[in-house]
Amino acid sequence: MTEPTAPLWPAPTASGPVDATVELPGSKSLTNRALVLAALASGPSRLRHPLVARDTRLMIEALGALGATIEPTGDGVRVIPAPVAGGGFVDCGLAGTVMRFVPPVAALADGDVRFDGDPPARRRPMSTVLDALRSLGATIDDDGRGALPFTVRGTAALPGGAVTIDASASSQFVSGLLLSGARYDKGVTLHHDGKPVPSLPHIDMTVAMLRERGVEVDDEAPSTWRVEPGAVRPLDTVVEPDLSNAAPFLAAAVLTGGTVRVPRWPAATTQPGAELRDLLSRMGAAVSLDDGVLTVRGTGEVRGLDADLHDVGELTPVLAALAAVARAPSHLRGIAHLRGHETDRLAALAAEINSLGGQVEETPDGLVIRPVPLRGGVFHSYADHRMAQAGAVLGLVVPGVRVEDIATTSKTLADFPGMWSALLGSEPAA
Ligand SMILES: O=C(O)C1=C[C@@H](OP(=O)(O)O)[C@@H](O)[C@H](O)C1
Ligand SMILES: C=C(OP(=O)(O)O)C(=O)O
Repeated sequence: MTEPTAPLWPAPTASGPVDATVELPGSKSLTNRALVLAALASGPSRLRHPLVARDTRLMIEALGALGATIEPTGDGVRVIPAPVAGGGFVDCGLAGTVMRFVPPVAALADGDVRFDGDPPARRRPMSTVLDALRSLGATIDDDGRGALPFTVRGTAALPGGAVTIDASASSQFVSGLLLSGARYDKGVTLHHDGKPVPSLPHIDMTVAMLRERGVEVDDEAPSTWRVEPGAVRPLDTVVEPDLSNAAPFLAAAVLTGGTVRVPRWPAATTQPGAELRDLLSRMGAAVSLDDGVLTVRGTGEVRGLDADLHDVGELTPVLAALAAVARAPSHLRGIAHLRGHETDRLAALAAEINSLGGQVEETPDGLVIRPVPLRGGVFHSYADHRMAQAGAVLGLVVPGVRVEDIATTSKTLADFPGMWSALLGSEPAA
């Protein structure tokens, strides 16, 4: 990419150690699963402290197009389910959770449901979901590429049953089919055959949320998940803060030798962001969790990191930014599947850090990052919220970084620039 296509945001440089408490909104992954399950449930549900950002708005609109009523309450939303309705259109934006979780719901609709998304969404892997739904009894029309756009031709019920898929490109293929599986006539038995499935904590999250709602799930056998047919119980639930979105703020503490506190950090969770505690301490931070508040203190030293991020791939962009300004080289491994995320994140990180003078090398399944002095310049976002966050992190210590399209962070945070300014104790950049 050569020319920026969106406004440039001058990333603020830290004038000293940050010292801040950052209240994070709800988790994208928990919110969108809770919305889907509420729309499929046998009665009204409530979500308290859900994420309100582009991905969750798209999910609310999608489920609304399929007949559910989702109304605001004081602290979140109330979801009133209805028989899944055909005739609608689902805009997936660039949300993996919408494009992989909603088609299995639409397979239950009493008519056609059309799906499309942002131009880059048409490049994200989808054929596994479409083929699996077909072998479970659905009819889906696409243009032969096995990607967005497509139309699910619902007939008000789906036989379901057993299906084998290759979910090595995304755990969301598994999660999507499991979330709707209890509503299929025979439930669903999903077997994975292929290279290891990434982001397993996200599948554990799906299984745990199904069980919380009374759905019987058997995940004892390796690479196999069985969801029994039955009702999904409604639930009144509080959404945990988004721990993956804590990454840039905690990284700021590490980089500036400052302190960042995140309240409501869960003691136990299926969110992969929980791994930040271990990963950041391996990079030199002092990390503690007391009375539900996570505190990360930078010690002035940023160590290199040799880590397999297969389970926690969405943390990669921010960790790569930290690694680029660490004291020693890093090797981030096990993340080939990031090439199918919002953009090819391995290529994008290498290109953008290198355009600031860095030395990042792509490997087939990761990145080798050698820290060298960086200079200012344009950091492209590729419509990827976490690329934009990575640019902001680098800008803390590299003067003159300008992040293209910082607004793309609204995918999972309503006001990242405002939160970043508050972190640094400054006014938002124009
Ligand atoms: O199910 C989910 O909520 C997610 C699963 C992961 O996807 P992949 O398995 O495609 O990495 C993760 O990266 C994404 O941000 C959210
Ligand atoms: C991969 C990500 O998103 P999505 O849910 O769109 O797959 C992400 O948020 O890092």
